[in-house]
Amino acid sequence: MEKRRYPPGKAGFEKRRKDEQSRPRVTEGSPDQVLDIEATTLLERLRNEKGTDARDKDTDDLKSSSAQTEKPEAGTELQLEIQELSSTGDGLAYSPDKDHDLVFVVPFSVPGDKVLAKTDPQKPDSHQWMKVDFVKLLSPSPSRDGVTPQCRYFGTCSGCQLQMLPYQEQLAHKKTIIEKAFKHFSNLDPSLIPPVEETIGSPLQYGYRTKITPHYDGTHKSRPWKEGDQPPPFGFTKKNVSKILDIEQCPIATDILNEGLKIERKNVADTFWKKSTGATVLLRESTKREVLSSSQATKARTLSNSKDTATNGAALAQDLSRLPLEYPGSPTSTSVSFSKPSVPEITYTYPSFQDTKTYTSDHKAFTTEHIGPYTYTTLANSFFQNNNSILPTFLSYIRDQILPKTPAISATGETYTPKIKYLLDAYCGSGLFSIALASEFSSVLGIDIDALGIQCARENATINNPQKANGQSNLGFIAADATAIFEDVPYPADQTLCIIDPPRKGASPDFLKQLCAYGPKRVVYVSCNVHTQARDVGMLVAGLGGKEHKSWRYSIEKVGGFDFFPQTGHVEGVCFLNRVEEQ
Ligand SMILES: C[S@@+](CC[C@H](N)C(=O)[O-])C[C@H]1O[C@@H](n2cnc3c(N)ncnc32)[C@H](O)[C@@H]1O
Repeated sequence: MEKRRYPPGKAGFEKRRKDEQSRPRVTEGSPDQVLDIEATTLLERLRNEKGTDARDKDTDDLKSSSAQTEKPEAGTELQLEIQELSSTGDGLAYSPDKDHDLVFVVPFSVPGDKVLAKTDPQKPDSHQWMKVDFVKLLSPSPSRDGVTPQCRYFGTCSGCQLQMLPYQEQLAHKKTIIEKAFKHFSNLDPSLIPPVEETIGSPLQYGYRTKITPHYDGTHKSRPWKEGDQPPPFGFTKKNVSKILDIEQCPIATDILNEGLKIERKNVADTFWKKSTGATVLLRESTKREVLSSSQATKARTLSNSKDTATNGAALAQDLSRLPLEYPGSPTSTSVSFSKPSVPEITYTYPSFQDTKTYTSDHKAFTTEHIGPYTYTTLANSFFQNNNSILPTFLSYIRDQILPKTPAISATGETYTPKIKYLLDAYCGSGLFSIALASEFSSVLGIDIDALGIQCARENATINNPQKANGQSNLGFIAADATAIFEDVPYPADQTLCIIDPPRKGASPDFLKQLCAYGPKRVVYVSCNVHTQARDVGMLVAGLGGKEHKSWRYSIEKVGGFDFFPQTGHVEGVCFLNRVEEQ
């Protein structure tokens, strides 16, 4: 029998709700909440190791004991040794000798580093932790050996904090982020959480991001800008300071976005003084893919590194649907050209196809992405995954895992293989999963609150033409809040798989409650915030709802991560769940 921290049904739901209400009000799954938990856990461990009387105290006692802790004054320099890398990507250090019984949060550091850090009164802090400035590295951790961060803004920009770690260590760290998320946020007994899978890496570790949003601040009305003024910094936010860092080049962005950044920087420099307000500029990549006929492919190979390869479009064959769902590897040649002075294009030639990349800064423009055989058109400002290089591996993995491989045991104890014929794609965006997985199901229904995203999903269903034998598409899409999918589900729950891929805040309690009431046979939960994912998965495993309506519970089959965001502290979590049949 599975052990649970909360009893099933209404009593458990009420107890969990009361517990959650009694917690301090911080945004769930936010970096500061994650720091609170990880700093408290580290303090508890270190105090126990020191043999203090903290051994028998629970977390709340620790919080109140550290509330009396004196914090060092502003501008104090501290020599610290980093103990742990937090899930926020910061080093955590403890300095008990100085009477500061708290954790110092040091950016740009890794376990084993000895650093000089400095306190700053403007940095946020809490009872358990205090953010400090990194001043200099006194002695590096062996983890840093042989790694040079590729970004010239490393150490100032808030973006890519893990650049000093070898890629394999970044992946290992991301596995621990998922482990800690399930430990601290799921409220589940550890026996209910399977060992977390190894994180699957990204083929591109730099130059992968297909969307960036640099910004600049406005000026005060009393000091209006005038023509000829120095342009304000245009780039990304500095680490731990609400100021913008001027950025000329972003090494995690794709090459075409870096070409675009030069153009957008010039536009900002030419026009900023006309208004007093700041602005955020969107740069999103778009790709035109053409399959090469065999003679063109031979010609393209011999024209390696020649600009001519970009102009062979007219004679190219067009059957994209035969391309394999895999990362194509490095191009055989690359060429940069300008169709107009301010419209850059980069053409990448592969053995069997050619990609021409452009970018747009127009929110209302349509952009196109190709993932193996699939073509997705999306509004530039609507959601689409930002790392195209990992998507073929990711979609293949999901396709291989969605249908149950092992037989299930029915309520009467018989073994059988569930027949899953239907897919509900909740938070479907422009149809990434629906379209790539349509061939596995008799019928697919996607839902998203972004009406324009749904318009694109319908268009994408037509472009990719996943027709059934009778000539009817098996894909349907609804523009509405995700809970609406349960109003009148056209599929029997026993034969349905539900994919959930909500925004960072996770699924709404109402959505989870209705999901448990409907009870699809299998659930795949994908998320860019593994903390809210762990919280929501915990609820599905515990079971929601009360006596008034039936509620199914789930067990976790598998959980792991994909590195959609190399060099950063983020990871995409994927969790497979099966309905528990003992009702
Ligand atoms: C992380 S994206 C996933 C999109 C899609 N699955 C993909 O991978 O391209 C989250 C999506 O949730 C949608 N969304 C946000 N709140 C929603 C809600 N209350 N109901 C339905 N969709 C919502 C957003 O519009 C966005 O498309």
